[in-house]
Amino acid sequence: MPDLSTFVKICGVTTPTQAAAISQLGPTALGLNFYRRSPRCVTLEQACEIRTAITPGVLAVGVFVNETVDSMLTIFKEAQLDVIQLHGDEPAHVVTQIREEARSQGLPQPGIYRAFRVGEEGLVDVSKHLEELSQLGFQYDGVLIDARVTKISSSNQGQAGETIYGGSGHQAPWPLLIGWREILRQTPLYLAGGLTPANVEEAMRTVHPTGVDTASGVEVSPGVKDLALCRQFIERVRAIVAS
Ligand SMILES: O=C(O)c1ccccc1NCC(=O)[C@H](O)[C@H](O)COP(=O)(O)O
Repeated sequence: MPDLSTFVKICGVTTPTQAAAISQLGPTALGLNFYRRSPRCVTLEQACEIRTAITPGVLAVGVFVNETVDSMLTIFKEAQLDVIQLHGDEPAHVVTQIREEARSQGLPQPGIYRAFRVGEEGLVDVSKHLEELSQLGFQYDGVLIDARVTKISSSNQGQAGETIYGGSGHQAPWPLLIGWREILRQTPLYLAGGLTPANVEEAMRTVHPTGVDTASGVEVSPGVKDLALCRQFIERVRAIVAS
């Protein structure tokens, strides 16, 4: 089992009130979503207000999907984020651009987490991506493994698959993640995808991640967090780690 400081991220907070209340429950990080198509998306103005409500010591993580480096760094700076979470199809070299651009603007270096949506192929693509990144001389501060979900929509042009980038409520293929340490080595693995207070114990005992992340599993409705579920989730994780 991971140690007592196991990382817990509650993702997709949308109001300062939620952020203040959830911060008090002792998560490691709160996620603020900037993907316009997410029901959890916040504007920069909202993010700045939410940021001030987050208890010092709790990380503020900005979640981005295929956003430009300029836009991510503007939000990082204005909303005083700690971490940029790349949750789209960003290539490895984006990390170089973020690092160089932050340096040239005199900004603190953001932490960078990278989300991968994993299906039945397991960690093969993750491994290739991390190899490319290491050739550039970098590693992520965390890798978040989410579920791969494609929404099939049909039109008169035929059937098309739309990637659901995150917040799907679907589970990643836990058994295929068991050997993650050989691939990620020193990089922490944050397990996401359909985690709830009811299934987080089984997830942790199967995958042994460095930490866990949830969005829809602790909500009343998309973007509206249920404080009781957030408390149960965080307490459950802490109890499992302590056991
Ligand atoms: O939550 C979203 O709406 C979302 C949309 C697009 C990209 C990322 C998104 N969330 C990022 C997260 O880190 C979620 O916690 C993760 O996808 C797991 O979500 P869930 O299955 O709902 O717990």
